[in-house]
Amino acid sequence: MISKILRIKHVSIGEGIPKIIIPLVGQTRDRIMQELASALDLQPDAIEWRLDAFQNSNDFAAVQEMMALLHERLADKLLIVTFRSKDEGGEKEISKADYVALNKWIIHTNQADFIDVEWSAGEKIVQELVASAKANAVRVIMSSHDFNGTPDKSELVARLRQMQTYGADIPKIAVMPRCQADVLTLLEATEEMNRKYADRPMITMAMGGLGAISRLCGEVFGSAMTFGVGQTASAPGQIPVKELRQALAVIHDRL
Ligand SMILES: O=C1C[C@@](O)(C(=O)O)C[C@@H](O)[C@@H]1O
Repeated sequence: MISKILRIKHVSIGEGIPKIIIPLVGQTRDRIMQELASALDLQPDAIEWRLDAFQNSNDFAAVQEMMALLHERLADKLLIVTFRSKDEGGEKEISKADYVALNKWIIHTNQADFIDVEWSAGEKIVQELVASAKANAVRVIMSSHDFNGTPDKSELVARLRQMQTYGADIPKIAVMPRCQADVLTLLEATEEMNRKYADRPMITMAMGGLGAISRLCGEVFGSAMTFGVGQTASAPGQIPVKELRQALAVIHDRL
């Protein structure tokens, strides 16, 4: 049985206060390093490098150089590397073949703690990347984004369960709520998944202003990590890290 707590370096994901991830969305090396410096001042648990925002994301040598720089500066913080495709809210289009090649390159640098693999890439690609990551001791956050709405609770739970079946270390779902009830749907799916099926940590959120509450209450319903803003948000509804940390503590202290 896989534990619901995932321990990597000194971080216990799935235990206590949800862990804070700060995304880096700069286009250039200098901008990314500047974002990193101010992000580290905020003492997150993890950094997400949004590789799709990097202007040289198709140049493997440049990507490798960035990985080495990030790795060196991060010390004990976890590094998540994400190429978010255009369809799921990212900056760039990418072919399936390039998506696989780029993620395998990241895996082989041996400097990422996690890669993000999009569930929508389909079973074959997802399983290929999971196998490659596992063989190299890299973990997989498997993600799914609905920028246009919120699927039913049963669909959300089914997706999270399928991600577990596909070997995700951390299943993740982000939806766009159109009304308050959609936020409740996301939270209900999280609660049901956590209570009935989850055998590992997961991450869920409703995006946008309506969904911001879902970025705060993960410890109550079962979302183990939350994305907060360092210098620039990577998705709508993210909360600046200082406020986020305070709100997480308010909830934690009462549980
Ligand atoms: O998948 C996610 C979640 C996210 O979309 C959010 O809504 O916080 C932000 C992205 O950077 C990250 O890759």
